[in-house]
Amino acid sequence: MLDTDTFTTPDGRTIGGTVMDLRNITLRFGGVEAIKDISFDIREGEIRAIIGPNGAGKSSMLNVISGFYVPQEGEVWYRGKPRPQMKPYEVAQQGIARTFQNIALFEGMSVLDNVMCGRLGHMNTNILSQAIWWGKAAKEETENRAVVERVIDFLEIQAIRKTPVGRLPYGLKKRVELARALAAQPSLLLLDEPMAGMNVEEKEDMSRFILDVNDEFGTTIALIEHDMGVVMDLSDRVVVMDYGRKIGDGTPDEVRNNQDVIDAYLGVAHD
Ligand SMILES: Nc1ncnc2c1ncn2[C@@H]1O[C@H](COP(=O)(O)OP(=O)(O)OP(=O)(O)O)[C@@H](O)[C@H]1O
Repeated sequence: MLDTDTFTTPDGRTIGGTVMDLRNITLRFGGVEAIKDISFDIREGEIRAIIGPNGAGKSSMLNVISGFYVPQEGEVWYRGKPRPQMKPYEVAQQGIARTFQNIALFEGMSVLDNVMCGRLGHMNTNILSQAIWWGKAAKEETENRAVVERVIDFLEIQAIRKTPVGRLPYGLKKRVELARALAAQPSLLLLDEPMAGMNVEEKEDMSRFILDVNDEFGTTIALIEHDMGVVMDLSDRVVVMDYGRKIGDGTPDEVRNNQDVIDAYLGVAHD
């Protein structure tokens, strides 16, 4: 049974029922068990962080959530159904979009064109129908353009819309990547280390944008992040991984006071 109850967080935010339920997930690469029998859920409207020391299995877990990796054991339930193996475009059609740890943009293309790429999954007309029914294609183009312009305004990147991405500083590239993911109008947004490599000011901007996306569009967000201050400020609930296992799961306060988590971060030896 999936939990459909809503609850209110300590800071007064309402979190909905389960969107994704990860059940007893085990993922192996040859002899390496990157994820060992982990279960947790992601609920409608929340910001859910996955944290843990290097090599804990966070990226592997994000790739399971995104459908890129299929675990050898366990099930991923998405919106009330077990999710079969999917191609990347099918994941996008299910309303899931992501950003990457190492920025994955087309450096020679403008910001606008990169963000337009986020609409590819929403383009239904093919070349033939564009040729015989130009009106439909034109309408679709106008709609896609309107969504992209809204995202560009929202993330305050109007001034660089024509600039080739390769010329932008790192923090802005990360913001363009977020824009491209948002252009897909996802209901579940996955962020892989959104603050990595940023200075303090860039991190503050990115934190504000993540909170605004969640607040204004109601987008559910799952993220991996190394900066503990950022994670604790942004997240409603945090899963903590260590050596492929889940060692903590709860509100930032619960996780902060969890002895296993404290030990993992202090590097206490395992039995
Ligand atoms: N494609 C792969 N092939 C083989 N082993 C892998 C692969 N991806 C991850 N691993 C191994 O799985 C384990 C977990 O790696 P993962 O990248 O998921 O951890 P992480 O918590 O994201 O680490 P980091 O914080 O350093 O990015 C590591 O031992 C890693 O070497």
